[in-house]
Amino acid sequence: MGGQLLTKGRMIGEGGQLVPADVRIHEGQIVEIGANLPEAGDKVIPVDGKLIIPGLIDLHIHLREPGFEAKETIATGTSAAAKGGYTAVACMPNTRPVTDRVEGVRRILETNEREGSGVRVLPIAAITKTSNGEELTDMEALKEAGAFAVSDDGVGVQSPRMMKAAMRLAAEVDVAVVAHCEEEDLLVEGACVHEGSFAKAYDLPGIPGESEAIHVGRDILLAEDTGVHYHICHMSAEASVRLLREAKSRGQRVTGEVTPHHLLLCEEDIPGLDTRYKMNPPLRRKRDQQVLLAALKDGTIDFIATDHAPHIAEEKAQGMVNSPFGIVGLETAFPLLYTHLVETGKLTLSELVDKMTRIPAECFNLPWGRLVEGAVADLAVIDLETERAVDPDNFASKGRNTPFEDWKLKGWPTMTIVEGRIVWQETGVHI
Ligand SMILES: NC(=O)N[C@@H](CC(=O)O)C(=O)O
Ligand SMILES: [Zn+2]
Ligand SMILES: [Zn+2]
Repeated sequence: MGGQLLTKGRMIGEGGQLVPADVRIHEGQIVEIGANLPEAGDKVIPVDGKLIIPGLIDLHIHLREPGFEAKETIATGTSAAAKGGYTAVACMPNTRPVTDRVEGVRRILETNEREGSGVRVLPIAAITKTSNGEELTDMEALKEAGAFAVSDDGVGVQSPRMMKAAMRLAAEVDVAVVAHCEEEDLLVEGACVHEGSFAKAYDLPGIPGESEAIHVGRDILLAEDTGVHYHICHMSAEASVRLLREAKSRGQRVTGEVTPHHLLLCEEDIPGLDTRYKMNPPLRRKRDQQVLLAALKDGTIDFIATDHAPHIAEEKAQGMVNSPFGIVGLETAFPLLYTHLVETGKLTLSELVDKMTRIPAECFNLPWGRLVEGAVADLAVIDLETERAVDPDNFASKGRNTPFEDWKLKGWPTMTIVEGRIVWQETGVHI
């Protein structure tokens, strides 16, 4: 059986420079990488100077199915992932019902098999039943059924006693605890943006940075003796970074992620009472934004995750206090970060790609994220030249809630390949 040959592409070379590359795929594996490879009976897929990278990996998204299919489904969410250059995504359990039982994990995997775009889906199961913080889930059975990690994302685990028990159990069954860090005792009714200049200017109740950092510090202490892999979701506050850095310097098994929006925006960028800028954690001070980028660059924060959180327009039209938190991210992440971090010289292309592929894979022992001979052929092809504006009407996601509408970006994916199979391809037509 013949394979496929991606021809006339470019890849990131050893020293970070772009080098010509053809990639030969056979039975779902990368079997050969080099310049001007012979066709050898393979199906030729010309990529004309575009960049070939490992498929992007997003370990924090919301697919909304079951229960909130008006916001997103496994079909639409994984199509958005494919279109964004992602080949693997991990979905959070805050669905209806919450993914707190083996049936829930199996159902996500089966639905993706049947209806998904071809992108790999890694279901994250809950830490506590219904994520209400009161009773631990059967993590062993959930892992056995295919759960990738455990998280109560959407809310923080409020009780330190419960979190400690969760970490003990997770360490025992060898599953990572992925934490949404938020101390509710520090929140006021209706808190919707960072407790800072924007909240003050618009007289809105604010969410302080300490509500995140206090959980980060607490959890690092609780995790210390358990040996659990503790991972911090959507890091947004300077103090959280400081605590993560200190834990890592002692060799603790702690990792962290940051979103594109926390890297590119801060409270000063919120143009007014526009709920497309409402997400949890909120956009914080310029200083926090700068610290997050520096921490990502120096490796303190390990990788980038979008926290893709689709909501319907009617829900987002309920005003700053009453609308739900969250913005979509899968279809804009790479172009946003390429244009605003790589083209501006803040990150190298190689750093950006690593933090969206190899590093998340390594943090969680996943077998993907590398463009080398012998690796699984999970790939994305990226157009680094064509500039195009973000148009939510063209999203494959049902969610249109993005603050990045009309941003002119380069670095758009044109093809996504999972295990040698093209799961999405740019048609060149834009309405
Ligand atoms: N991030 C968000 O603003 N919203 C997420 C919940 C979460 O990630 O905590 C959602 O499920 O909508
Ligand atoms: Zn969260
Ligand atoms: Zn989330």
